[in-house]
Amino acid sequence: ADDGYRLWLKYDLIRDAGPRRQYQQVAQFISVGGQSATLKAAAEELQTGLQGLLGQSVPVLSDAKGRKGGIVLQVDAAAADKAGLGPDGYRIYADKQNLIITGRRDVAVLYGAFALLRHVTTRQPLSGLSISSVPKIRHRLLNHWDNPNGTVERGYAGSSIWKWYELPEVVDPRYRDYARANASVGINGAVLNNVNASPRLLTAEYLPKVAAVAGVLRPYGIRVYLSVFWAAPKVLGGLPTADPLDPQVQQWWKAKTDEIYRIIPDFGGFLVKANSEGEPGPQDYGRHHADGANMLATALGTHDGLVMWRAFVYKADPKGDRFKAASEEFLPLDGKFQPKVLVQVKNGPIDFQAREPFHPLFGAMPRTPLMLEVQLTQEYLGFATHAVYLAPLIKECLDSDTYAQGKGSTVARVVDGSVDKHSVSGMAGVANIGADRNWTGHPIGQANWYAFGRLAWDHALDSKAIAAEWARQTLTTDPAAVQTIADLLQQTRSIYVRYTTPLGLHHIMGEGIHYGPQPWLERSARPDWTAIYYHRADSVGLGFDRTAKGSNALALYKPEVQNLWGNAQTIAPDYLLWFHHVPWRQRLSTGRTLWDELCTRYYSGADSVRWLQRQWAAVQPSVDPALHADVAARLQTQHKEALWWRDACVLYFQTYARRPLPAPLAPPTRTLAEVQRLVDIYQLR
Ligand SMILES: CO[C@H]1[C@H](O)[C@@H](O)[C@H](O)O[C@@H]1C(=O)O
Repeated sequence: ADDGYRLWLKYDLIRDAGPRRQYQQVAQFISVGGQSATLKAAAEELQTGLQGLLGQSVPVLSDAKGRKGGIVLQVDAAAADKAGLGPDGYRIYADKQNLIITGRRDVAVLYGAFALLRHVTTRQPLSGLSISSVPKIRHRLLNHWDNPNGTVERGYAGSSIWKWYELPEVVDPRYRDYARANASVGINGAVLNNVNASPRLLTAEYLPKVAAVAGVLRPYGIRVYLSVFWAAPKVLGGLPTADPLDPQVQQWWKAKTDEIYRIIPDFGGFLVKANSEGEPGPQDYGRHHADGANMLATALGTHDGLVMWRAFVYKADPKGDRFKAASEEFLPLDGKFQPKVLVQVKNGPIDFQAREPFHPLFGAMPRTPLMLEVQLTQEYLGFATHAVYLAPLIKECLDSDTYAQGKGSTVARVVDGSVDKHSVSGMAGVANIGADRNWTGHPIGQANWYAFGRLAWDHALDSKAIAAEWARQTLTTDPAAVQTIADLLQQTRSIYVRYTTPLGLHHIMGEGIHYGPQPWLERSARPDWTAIYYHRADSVGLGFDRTAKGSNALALYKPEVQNLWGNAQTIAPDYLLWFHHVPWRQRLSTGRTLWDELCTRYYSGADSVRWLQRQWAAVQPSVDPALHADVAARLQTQHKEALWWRDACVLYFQTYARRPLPAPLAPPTRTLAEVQRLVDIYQLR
């Protein structure tokens, strides 16, 4: 039975003898022109992959020596430069004898090897092949929110894969499989630890452990980064302050950075969450974010490393609008960051909700390279029990037009640097990976890891095509089943939105754990963490007015975007309650009143989980039985919880709307008190 461990790198035998023979003819050997660990990894991967797919042994040679019918791996910097491949781009083409995989550096050849395997796995023809591919984003990173004690913040797939207590002597073979999976989709960086950072990893005791992980990832072109705890100079260095302008603090970081590079010469750099959710930072000393980021950039000096400074900040102000918080702190700093600094911005202004408008910082800081941060772990999207394929969510953000430099200034083009002419660019995905046998808990979660890598490489890819590509490699070779699965995946995110937060509702989930519905939450540790702060339900209507009559957060966007979202009559219903407080009886563009539309979406969303179940049942003959049963079981939970969300939200909002459900919807059979008890159970300690 398929336990999911092999992810999309299964390389199972091609059963159809016709196509298998065609591939066999062009894969009689692999020749590799070079000795590096990366080229060796590329040759090994091809060998393993092709032997599995073709059922024949494929020798690895150091020279093709005039032989025909093989695959030749060669670094060719001059040709790569001529073809504009950049450092990571690859080219695969057939010459008269062989299939050539080439690029500027060995890691580009490795990417080409994985691309060729993908080509074969998805049964594309090789004859006359000529493809080249260049990543649009330079730094394609996973961010692990893993703690040194082995727990994972917001992780739903078991404990951390990083076994700090065993390292560096024991090096889990799993690290190599992790590296292979990442390299196969072009991910080239990993921040190993949580942004709520423990100082532990920076100690002389732990750095060799980090170095051991880096050693496994290095052949696969993956650089290791660390999240840093701002007050480390105090905690580890015994200094009285962590003020970035203090010479001793600067010296401490400089020495620490040099120490890291002595042990890990290709260390990637630092990720920082500062003055956010209780973390220390430069503001503790009256300094601003740029002072902090620049101090670290100076500490990096001539080392080839980056500072990724997060823009996820907000203050507890029940009268203010959290939507505007990052803009208020960061807009004045545009142009003040050193070249080694990237500012890392979440896709939306609040916090990884099921649907958010794009973050208003995109397009608004032309002199600062902005990284896009998306969340692959499903903190607000049903943990590991709800099937939510995230590529449509990520694409919705990437494709949004900021109008920063006129029409077509999409978030994708801001992030890849083309709008503001930045040469450095990055995308980060908060990993959904844990020590579960299948890595991601929900088998469908693997598709999110996969899709993130593919989109960071090429944000123009189509999300449904990525789903099909993933399903083809991971779940089934049957073309009809692949299509059914791709269709199903493509719908999952909008279904999830409908039964949890339709019409632009947001942040109404269970307090703290972020699981299940809790729109009635009125008091919380923080005034801007309550649900009523976000949905603003009253006897008149529902939604957060962010127009000029309200918080005016809309003014953070360019006029074209304000036009798109500023009018409650013309805004797309999907974004309505993000920006408008709408009367319950107001008729929407859908033809229904707000109340009726809200109920309709909650009901159709929950019903659609039944549709997902039927679609999944239909592919049963084509999918491994154990894996199929696993997903089917999770879909059952998902349906139960979709009804929970539906009933909770409809019953709660009804206390304000004071209207019956529109026909033909049957009212929930349980009471509000009954559903409220459910979330209380999950929150019991
Ligand atoms: C790592 O902390 C997280 C926190 O657990 C999470 O609830 C919130 O989404 O975002 C924070 C962040 O992104 O910093």
